[in-house]
Amino acid sequence: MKPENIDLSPFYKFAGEHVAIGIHAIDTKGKTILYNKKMREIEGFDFEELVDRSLLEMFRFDQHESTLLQVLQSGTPVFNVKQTYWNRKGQEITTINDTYPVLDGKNLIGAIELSRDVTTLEKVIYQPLRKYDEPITFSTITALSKSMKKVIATAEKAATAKLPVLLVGESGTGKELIAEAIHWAHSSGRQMYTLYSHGTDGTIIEQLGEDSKQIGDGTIYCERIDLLPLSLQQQLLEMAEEGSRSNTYFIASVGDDPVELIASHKLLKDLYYFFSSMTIKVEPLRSRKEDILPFVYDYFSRHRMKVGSVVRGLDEEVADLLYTYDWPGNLKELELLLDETTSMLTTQEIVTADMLPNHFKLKSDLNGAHKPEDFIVQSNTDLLPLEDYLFEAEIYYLQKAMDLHGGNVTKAAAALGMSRQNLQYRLRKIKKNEAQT
Ligand SMILES: Nc1ncnc2c1ncn2[C@@H]1O[C@H](COP(=O)(O)OP(=O)(O)OP(=O)(O)O)[C@@H](O)[C@H]1O
Repeated sequence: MKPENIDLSPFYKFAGEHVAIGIHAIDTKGKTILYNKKMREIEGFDFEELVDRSLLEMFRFDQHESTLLQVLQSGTPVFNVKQTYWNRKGQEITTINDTYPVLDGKNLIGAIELSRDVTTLEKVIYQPLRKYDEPITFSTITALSKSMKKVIATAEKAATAKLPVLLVGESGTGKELIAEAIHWAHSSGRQMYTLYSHGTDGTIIEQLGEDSKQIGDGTIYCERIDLLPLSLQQQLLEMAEEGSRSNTYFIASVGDDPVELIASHKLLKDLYYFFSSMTIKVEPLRSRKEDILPFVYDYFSRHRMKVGSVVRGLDEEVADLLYTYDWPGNLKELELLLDETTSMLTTQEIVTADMLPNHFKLKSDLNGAHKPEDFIVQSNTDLLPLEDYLFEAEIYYLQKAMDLHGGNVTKAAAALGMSRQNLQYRLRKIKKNEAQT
């Protein structure tokens, strides 16, 4: 049979499902007609969840916000749009997207988005640009609270005994930093390799297994093993058992209570047993607020040394604000806030409230969050135009939903019965509005 007589559609279908690029296509009404396996992995949605609803329905907002819809309207492709967001499973994802209009002859029949998942790459690239220039030791870690002192004491014991460690804690609580300190304490000079679970496939684990003879008594830190599919967890377990025979030291982390993770089939029991000779729970920052201000002062001292700035403190209002805020993103969120704030400083020594970024003022209580009584219509007050009233109510309600779900957009969106993209859009609109007022 000549090649032109072969029906190629099964081949395209197969390629679409197996290619390492996320594909999302919509028809002219905005309905999803293609949502391949990689895209499902990236965004955490199922095809069925999208197929019945048009994007116009899902994103009931300014259509420019969705590049697919934007391209559908303009008929012009958009290239290299980089996005970082938390997907439906609560994983931080970075993608680079190209979006094209699709034509049948001269007729526009839809639009297609191709997403490259660069999450792991980003982490690997930024790894050498760490905030700490010197090796991480236990003294690098801010630990003024009782719970963090206990964490450090247990971690020191684990390093001495060279027992595998399982670090348990929310994202941004400092698990990787603790893993590095443990590694440094027992094998100074040797390499620590980090296995990032997101986007990891069997070949990376296989490669690590093959390299483990070279790694020798170095360390492999397996970050967020609960995000690995169970089949890869099994492969990791075999690799770890083999590696520990060559004296390789293993540390792992999980984002939630391991017993619950096992019960919900997200963590392999045997893998847990391998790592759990020492289980160290790192509390969220909101439960150890004594660490907030010392971390800020450590950060300022590093900032002065690194970039020669003169920043040395916070005024009372800012100190109170940082102390009362809940820090759903933990020290990572605090560190990002400090990065953003200090990047705007010139000769200022003390950080005052007006120097804080608007988005932080909005989510903390600085602008006076609305209370339920603000929404009661009283005869002695002027009525707001309906649109303003609804917008105020939306701000209040969305912020409460975000607070209730510890700042997790995916969970808050699910509770509000809207898509993650819709909620993210609305939160951005609130921030934009805040910046303009
Ligand atoms: N106790 C601490 N002292 C000093 N710096 C900290 C501390 N905890 C966290 N950090 C800083 O906060 C950032 C986030 O920490 P880290 O990456 O170790 O968190 P994590 O718990 O591993 O997060 P994830 O689960 O998302 O990987 C890092 O840049 C780290 O430098």
